Amino acid sequence: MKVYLYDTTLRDGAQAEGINYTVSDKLKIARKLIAFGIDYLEGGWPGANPKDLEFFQEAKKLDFNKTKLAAFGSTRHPRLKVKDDPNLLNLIKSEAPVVTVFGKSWDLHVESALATTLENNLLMVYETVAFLKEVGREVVFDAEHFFDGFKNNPEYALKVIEQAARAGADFIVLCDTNGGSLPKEIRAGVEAALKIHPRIGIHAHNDSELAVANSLIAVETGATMVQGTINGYGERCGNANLCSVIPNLILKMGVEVNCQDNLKNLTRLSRYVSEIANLHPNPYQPYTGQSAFTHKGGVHASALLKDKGTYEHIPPELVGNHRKVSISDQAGVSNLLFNSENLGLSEEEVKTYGKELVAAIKAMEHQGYQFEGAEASLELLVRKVTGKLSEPFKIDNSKLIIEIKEDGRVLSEAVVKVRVGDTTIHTASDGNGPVNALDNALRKALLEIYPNLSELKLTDYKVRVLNEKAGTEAVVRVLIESSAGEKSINTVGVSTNIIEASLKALTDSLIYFLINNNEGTVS
Ligand SMILES: CC(=O)SCCNC(=O)CCNC(=O)[C@H](O)C(C)(C)COP(=O)(O)OP(=O)(O)OC[C@H]1O[C@@H](n2cnc3c(N)ncnc32)[C@H](O)[C@@H]1OP(=O)(O)O
Ligand SMILES: CC(=O)C(=O)O
Repeated sequence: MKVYLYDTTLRDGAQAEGINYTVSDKLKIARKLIAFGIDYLEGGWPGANPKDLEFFQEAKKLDFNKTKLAAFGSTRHPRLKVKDDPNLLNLIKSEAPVVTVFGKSWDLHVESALATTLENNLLMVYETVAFLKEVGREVVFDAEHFFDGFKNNPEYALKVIEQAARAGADFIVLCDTNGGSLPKEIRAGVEAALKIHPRIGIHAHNDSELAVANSLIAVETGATMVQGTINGYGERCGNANLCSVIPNLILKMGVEVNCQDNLKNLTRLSRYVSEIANLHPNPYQPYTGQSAFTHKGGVHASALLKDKGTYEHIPPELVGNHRKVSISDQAGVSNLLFNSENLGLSEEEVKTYGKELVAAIKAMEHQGYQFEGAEASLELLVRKVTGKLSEPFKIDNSKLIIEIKEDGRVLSEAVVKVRVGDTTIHTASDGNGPVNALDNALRKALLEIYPNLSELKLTDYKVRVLNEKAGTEAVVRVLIESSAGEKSINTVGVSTNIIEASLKALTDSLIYFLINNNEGTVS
């Protein structure tokens, strides 16, 4: 069975709170979706806003390859003739080869939201679809609130889609607009609709977290179009997430879809769309999330070393994702073995030092350290425990002076005494805060001996209070990200004193950089 994928990232996705694409954003996403081989690409509602009108103008320059561009809008206004309805005229003017119109199929909506008669709504559906067919468009009829309508007044809901079918709709898409239906209700609705039209689609919202399940059961029942969005973006809780729907259809249900050869590009597509939407990618998103194939528990890592299938439902490469085994207080020696190459450990060293290392990690995480996301500090700990840490400098002494002026200005100055081999360097520096002053003074001292340290830049500084109840005596965790060229260095420090925690994270980043970039010169 073949199923067509209809993407509405640029229309329903743009209805998500927090998303506001520019025309250029929409064109960028469109290009990626076309390259991915999506069957239908809904570009927006021309006429609803100038941006969408412009998008359809600009989209004329795109090479759509096999993807069909769809323009979205509603059935005619209850009191207008189709040929006078600006909404419908804009849909035609967009020149999109596919027009998708939504029409009411829940009697409650007809009478309350549309404020018209049930009879007039049937006419609106018939006339709209027929009008668009007459001008040669492929027409998708989105039966809005179909499942709620089918529950409340099944006879009327079916009459609505009968009108669309009679008028020549190419696809009738049943919408779970409020996202409140259960899979068994979807099945019943699709079964009934298939008696009216052979080409039924599903558009499921995620308010009950069932959008993907509801889309799959619709396909199992005979639906041949699935509407959804990349990353599930959409009105309220979003739409069926195509990043889950697509691999489930291909890998779990053996359904044929046109983009199947591009499945390995799915993770990249998902991250690209979140980047353009200016939203953090959800790390826990199934299939494409950063944690979707990250294993933390020691028991899991141990089994994975023996057989990858023990804790993975699919090989991550199939969707372009990758496997990771993290190291934390949930780890055992197996987690270290898995990462031995990255940690610079031989199998022999893991056998010798594994238990000691795991115990050190667990003890430090108990104090508040977190090594997931602080890989450089972890590497230094590994070097220390295995006797392979040659520290490039030692801080003999450091002093911080914080002066609060009469006018309220706060001045910070740091003085440090650093030893590199037999040389002692004494420096002072001010800064726009105590941590910055310390950083400046330390670098000033070390730059004399390690000039390439100038490549290392501090790019992120995060503080997290670990036991909020202790107020100003609380333990804090400082995470620092520094970068040297393309590579980022992540370190951590923990203390009840924020300066001490910062200094620990800061020195870890300097030590890590120096030992990885000055082999042979480090004392
Ligand atoms: C289920 C869905 O997600 S459908 C897509 C929803 N998306 C959007 O609403 C985003 C884009 N929408 C918009 O920009 C605006 O709502 C517009 C331009 C479409 C309309 O704006 P306005 O004319 O100011 O109307 P407003 O938004 O206040 O109300 C919607 C109108 O559409 C009517 N309407 C709703 N559904 C339908 C339908 N299927 N067929 C015809 N008219 C409809 C409503 O009855 C209401 O008409 P009224 O103003 O005569 O009462
Ligand atoms: C058409 C649509 O977006 C809906 O019914 O949810």
